[in-house]
Amino acid sequence: MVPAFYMSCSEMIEKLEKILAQKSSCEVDVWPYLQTFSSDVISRTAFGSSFEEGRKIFDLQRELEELVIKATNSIYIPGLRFLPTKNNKRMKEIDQQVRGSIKSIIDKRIVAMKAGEASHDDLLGILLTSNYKEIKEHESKSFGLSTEDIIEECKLFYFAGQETTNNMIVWTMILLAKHSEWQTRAREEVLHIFGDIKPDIDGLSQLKVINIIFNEVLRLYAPTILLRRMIHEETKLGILTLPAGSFIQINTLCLHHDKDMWGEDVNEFKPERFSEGVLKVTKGEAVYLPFGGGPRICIGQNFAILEAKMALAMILQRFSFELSSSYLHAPYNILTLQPQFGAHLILHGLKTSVV
Ligand code: HEM
Repeated sequence: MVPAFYMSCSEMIEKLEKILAQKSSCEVDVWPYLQTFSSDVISRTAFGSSFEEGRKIFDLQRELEELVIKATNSIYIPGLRFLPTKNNKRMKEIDQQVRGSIKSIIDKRIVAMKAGEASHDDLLGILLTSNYKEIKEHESKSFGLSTEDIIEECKLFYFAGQETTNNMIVWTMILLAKHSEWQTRAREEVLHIFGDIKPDIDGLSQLKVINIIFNEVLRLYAPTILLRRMIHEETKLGILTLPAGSFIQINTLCLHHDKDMWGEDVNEFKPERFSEGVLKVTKGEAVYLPFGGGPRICIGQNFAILEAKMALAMILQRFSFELSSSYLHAPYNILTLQPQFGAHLILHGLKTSVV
C-alpha cells in the first residue's frame, strides 16, 4: 500500500515540479493533479501488476461519473434515462467497456492463479484467492462471489476511495493555503520527522499536527455529507417514533456545523480543537461522522488517512503555497463535496532536494 502511495505521489510531484521548471513560483490548479494521484493509488492497490489496464478502466469510470453529474444537474424528466440520448448511450457504452475490461483482467488472473503465478498482494488478487478457497472448500460455485460481484467490488473500491480522498487532500491544501501559520506548523513537523528523506509508514504515524489538521478539514468539508439508513424495526428517536421500513438521511454537514456542539467558532478553521482527541471534543456523542459509523463505517478510513499523509508530507517537503486571486471558494456537493471551480494556488518551490 505505502509503496503505491509513494510512487503515485512522486509522479504527481514530478509533474508539478516540471510546471515550476526554472521559475520560483507559478499558479496551478492542483485539483486535477490530486485526482490523478488518488486514481493512480486506487489502480495500483486494486490491480497491482495490471495497473496500466486498471488506469484505463478508472479513466472510463471518471468519464462515467462526469456524465452522471451532468444528468443529475439537468432538469428531471421522468423516463429520460431510458431514452437513447447521446449521454445515455455513452454511459451504457462505458459500462460495457468497464465490465469487459475488468472481466478480461480477472480471466487472465484466474489462469495465472491456477498455474501458481498470480500475485496476491492487490485487492483483486486477495478477492480472487479468498473466493477460490471458498468455492473449493464447499465444492460448489454457489458459495463465494460471482465474477459480476467481483466486478462490482472493483468499481465500488474506485468510487468509494478515489473522489473522497482527493476531496480531503484538496480541501486541506486550500485551508493550509489560507492559514499559512498551520501550513508552517505542518511543514515543521514533516521536516522534523523526515528531513529531506522519503516518508515511511513509521514516520507517517507520528504526524500529530497533520492529524488534527485532517480532523478539522473533515469536520468543515466532510467529503460525504449524507449517511443513509433503513430502519428495520420501530424505533424511538427523541419525540419521534419511526416505523420499520423508514428511510432516513443523516446530514453530516449539519452535525459538523452545529453551534451548540462545537461553539461560536464552529465555522472557523481551528485544528487545535482536536488537540486532545476526537472523543474529548465530541464528549463521546456521535456528532463527528466523516467516515460514518456503526457496522457500515468506512472500511477505507485508515487507507485514506495514510494516503493523504503521504501526499501532504511530500508536497510540504517540496512546495509552499498560497491561494491565488483566481481561486473562487465554492464548495458544492455532487456525489462528494468538491471545490466547484478547482483549487488555484500559487506554488513556490522549496530548496529541499528529497531522495
Ligand atoms: C477521506 C476519505 C474517505 C471518506 C471521507 C469516506 C467516507 C465514507 C462514508 C461516510 C461511508 C459510509 C459509512 C456509513 O454509512 O456509516 C463510507 C463507506 C465506505 N468506504 Fe469510505 N471514505 C473515504 C475513503 C475510502 C477509501 C480510500 C476506501 C477504499 C479504499 C473506502 C471504501 C469504502 C467502502 C467499501 C464503504 C462501504 C462500507 C460498507 O457499506 O460496509 N473509503 N466511506
